Amino acid sequence: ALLTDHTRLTKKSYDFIVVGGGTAGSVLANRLTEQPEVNVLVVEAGRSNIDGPDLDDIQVPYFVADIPASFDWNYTTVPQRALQNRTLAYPRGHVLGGSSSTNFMFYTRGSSDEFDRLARISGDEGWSWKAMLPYILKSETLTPPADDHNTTGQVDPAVHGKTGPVLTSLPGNASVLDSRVLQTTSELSEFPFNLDMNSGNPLGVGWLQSTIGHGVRSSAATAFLAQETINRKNLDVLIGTRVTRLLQTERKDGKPVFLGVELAQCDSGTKVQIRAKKEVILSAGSIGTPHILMLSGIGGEKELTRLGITTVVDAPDVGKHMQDHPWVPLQWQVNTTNTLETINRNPDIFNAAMAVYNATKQGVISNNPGGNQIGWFRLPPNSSVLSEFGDTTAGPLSPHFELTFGNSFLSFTEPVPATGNFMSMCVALVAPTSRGSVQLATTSVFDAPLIDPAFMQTPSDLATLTEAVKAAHRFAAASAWKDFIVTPFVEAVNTTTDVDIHAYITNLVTTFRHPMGTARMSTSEFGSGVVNSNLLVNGASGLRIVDASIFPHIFGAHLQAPVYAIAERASDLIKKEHGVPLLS
Ligand SMILES: Cc1cc2nc3c(=O)[nH]c(=O)nc-3n(C[C@H](O)[C@H](O)[C@H](O)COP(=O)(O)OP(=O)(O)OC[C@H]3O[C@@H](n4cnc5c(N)ncnc54)[C@H](O)[C@@H]3O)c2cc1C
Repeated sequence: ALLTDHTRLTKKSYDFIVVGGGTAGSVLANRLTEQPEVNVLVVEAGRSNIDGPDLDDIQVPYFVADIPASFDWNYTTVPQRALQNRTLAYPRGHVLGGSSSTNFMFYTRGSSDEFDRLARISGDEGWSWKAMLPYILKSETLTPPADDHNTTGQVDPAVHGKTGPVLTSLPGNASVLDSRVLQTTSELSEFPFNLDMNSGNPLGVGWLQSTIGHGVRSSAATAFLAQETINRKNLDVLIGTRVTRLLQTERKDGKPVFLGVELAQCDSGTKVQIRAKKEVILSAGSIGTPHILMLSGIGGEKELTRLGITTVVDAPDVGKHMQDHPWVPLQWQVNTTNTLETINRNPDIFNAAMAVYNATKQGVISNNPGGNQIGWFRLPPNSSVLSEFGDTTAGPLSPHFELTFGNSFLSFTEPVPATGNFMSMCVALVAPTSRGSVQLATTSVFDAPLIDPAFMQTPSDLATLTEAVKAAHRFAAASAWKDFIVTPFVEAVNTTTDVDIHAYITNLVTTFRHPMGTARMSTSEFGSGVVNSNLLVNGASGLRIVDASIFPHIFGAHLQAPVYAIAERASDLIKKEHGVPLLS
């Protein structure tokens, strides 16, 4: 059942309590309750994804860039030292489905190298690409694009799922950029075409796959917590409620056992305690998970003592080593009116597009406004950045940077100009070495923690993103764009020398919203982390973490697909450990 009040909970204790009904938490809720004898409580801080007058804002693909504050945690980072002390908005989904309900819907799995590195450094072959592919496929179904066009040559159906709950699709609305992007891939050998970036080899330019099905966003909530799942008698989903801390229920074999949670709906609200019989599973995301751990006495002793919290498990890696993808926008004014600005500035055109969408779930409103193609690239083998700093990626199939191609003025740091039509590239650093943190500001879960992605703090990050900006300029200099680009947008004009580019980066870098690593796995590379390779918290019993916080290295990918994959495998690990039969 979907509940808004703890007094309606159907049980006093549950086999499993899942903290956070987000991307990973929704998968666990669904998979664990496939067996009727297993009961599960999900506690989600945010709102429902199916109630409210404003649901279009998270369901309609075109609205993705403008998610209202009521669906978000509305975090802000601490001043970013390498970015002239700018603070950055730091969105996270505050709704069932978590960030998968509010993200840009890019569906990218990362490279086989990245999964294989995880297997190698964790000593668990189960995380390898080969072992994870069945889980990746299990979560996904590739669906036809909204306009039902023939997708031959745009995707490899053989590497996609056919029965999974998350729906993916190719762009369903042609863009004025499409032919030019493709022409550039044949014109410039450094930007080759890749039929399917989700095959394990993402390198090159390909058609964007989005978590859109039948013209509507497909989130962890629509996919894994649909009505028939919520209606299961063995599943309670309590929304609008935060887990304030984990409860130590006993000590066993010298370890604290955390088979309970404390809940509240507001800081001054009644605190309620609920017990788990088998496990508490933290899926509160890369910010929420370390926040809750530290408030429960699981963290670095020094930091906990600073706030007067008694250390129960000394785990210095909690909240540390956070990575995220920084990016800068580049825009060019173009000589067509056939860009999204025309729709956005003219209510008649916008309303006509909405009417088409409402009647058919087709047209521009059904499409990801982020663009129709994206690309992943390595620095050239003879790059001086590589010889100076070494390779920061997982291997030869893993990218250093990403370019996305959009037919509008894309930026989170600059206002959209009132006139003119634009194309944009988002230039992202996808194998960064800077590492930040999540730290406690107070002892209440209702106060935001201090979030520091520490963007651009290493020389190699600055050098690599600089090379990526130069690559974007080379892409735009291909003859395919000659009659199309009028001039670079004024801000981007002065990006010719390295010094110019450094200043541009410092002024404009922001987040791709991919924090991870704040409760990372123990590995041969980094030593003892927060969880072991089965995702159980080291030094504790009854407690597991399943979300983006467990990754020791950031993927060269937008993170939702890797999170779906680890949550699918974790569901099986949990079932096996507790003798719950796996569905064939
Ligand atoms: C705006 C935005 C755009 C993005 N774009 C893309 C994209 O295009 N493609 C892509 O692949 N990835 C994208 N990402 C990243 C991707 O969505 C996330 O990496 C992924 O969804 C994280 O999954 P998770 O399970 O770790 O956390 P989440 O999905 O964030 O889930 C955590 C859940 O825990 C809940 N929670 C937190 N604290 C508590 C508490 N104390 N008590 C109860 N509940 C709590 C939260 O409300 C949330 O529902 C984007 C993210 C954002 C925010």
